[in-house]
Amino acid sequence: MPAPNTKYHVIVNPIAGTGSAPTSGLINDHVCNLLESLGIPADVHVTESVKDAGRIGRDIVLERIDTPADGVTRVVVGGGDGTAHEFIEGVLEAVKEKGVALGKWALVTLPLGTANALHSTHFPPDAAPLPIPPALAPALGDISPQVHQALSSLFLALSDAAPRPLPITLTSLVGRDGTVSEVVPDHIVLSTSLHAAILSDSDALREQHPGLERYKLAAAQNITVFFPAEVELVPDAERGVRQYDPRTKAWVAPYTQDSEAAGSVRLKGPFTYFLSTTTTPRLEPTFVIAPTLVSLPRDEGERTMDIVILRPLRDPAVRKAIADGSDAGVQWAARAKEVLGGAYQDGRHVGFTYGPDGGPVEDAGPGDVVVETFRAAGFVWRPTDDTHAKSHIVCADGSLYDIAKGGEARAHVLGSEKGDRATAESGFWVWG
Ligand SMILES: Nc1ncnc2c1ncn2[C@@H]1O[C@H](COP(=O)(O)OP(=O)(O)OP(=O)(O)O)[C@@H](O)[C@H]1O
Repeated sequence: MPAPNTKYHVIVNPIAGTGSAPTSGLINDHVCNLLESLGIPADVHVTESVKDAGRIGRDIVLERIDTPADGVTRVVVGGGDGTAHEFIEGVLEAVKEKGVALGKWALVTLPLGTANALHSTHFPPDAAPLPIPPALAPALGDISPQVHQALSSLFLALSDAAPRPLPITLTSLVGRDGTVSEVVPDHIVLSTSLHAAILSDSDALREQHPGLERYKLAAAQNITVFFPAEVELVPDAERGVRQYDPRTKAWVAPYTQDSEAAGSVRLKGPFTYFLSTTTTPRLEPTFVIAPTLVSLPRDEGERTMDIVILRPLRDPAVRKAIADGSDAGVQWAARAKEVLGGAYQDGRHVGFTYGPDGGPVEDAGPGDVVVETFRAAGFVWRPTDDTHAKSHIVCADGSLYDIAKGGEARAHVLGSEKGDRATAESGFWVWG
């Protein structure tokens, strides 16, 4: 049990998800009640507007100059992934602004949002419920399975389980002249190409198509698009850049790169899919895009990301379509559906290899690998055609950003660069 004087900050986004937080009783009847019964003080902060979780994060940094006894700032994030994202962004901005040390932040997820990707990664809705710690049972009373699932991260925190690292990726948007216009943090997913373009187009379609069909429409608009760019994968200081080998189901030295310099791996475009993540193998409960995060766990303290890439010109059927003068985008669309369909089969796509003569893909056959899956400390995404607007879009945890013409996006896991001044004891952790 944490020491009784260990304060918790409880952030509540009242409009997240269905907007039911204020009336559901989850905060007052369960979270606050539980903390109070254990003699743990809580500061409840309710967000009042868009981005207000960032303001709360900043305020906590300022207040924290009075550091908690064990150096850990504990925060219950009551909201969805957007609330957690804004909060982390606010903390990092304040730390930079004030020139103070980041320190150690340990988060409890309280899934009041819509997708709640972070919470459901750790507590999938269909998984067996965590046993309720005996010391908490009297204060909890009878709770429904939904409340039980929602409180699971808090149960771990209050039973003194060790939180797991929550690696943050920082993306610098760099202009043609090398100046950085913005540094964007994310804790779930960072993408360009198809994933970013779908989110961008579906935002534009929201008014006409408020329902989920707008994602399908946006996918159809982008599945044939080739995104002109070049990529550099940045090596981890100890481990370099590694690539997944479907035949041995292990990380090996990169084997599909166009060139390599000082450990950096270069890939020429065009690309159709490019997505990195440090925390979640799945974007939806059944869409497992980065299964290696789970099947090949990182070492303790390792600051790397898994990157999933599709490059259409690696497909023999696409090369043939180009040689024949037929529509390569249409040819690719069929392949993309086949490959991404594998993600719905528990992440099978990372094992696909091209079949003979451009036919259907095979599982770990003798042909070339279809999906290029890497583990690296970061990457540089450099669009190579200024007139191709969609290749300039970057999506960080669902928020969209534009790379300036002639510019690039440089992403790295916080703590992997010396300039981060991170120590093994600084950064974000989460109970899950
Ligand atoms: N009081 C408020 N009024 C209006 N908007 C708010 C308020 N508080 C927070 N917000 C905004 O609510 C938005 C949604 O929050 P969040 O992303 O956590 O929920 P969600 O979209 O339902 O869940 P998820 O991201 O998990 O799908 C955020 O963009 C945030 O800026």
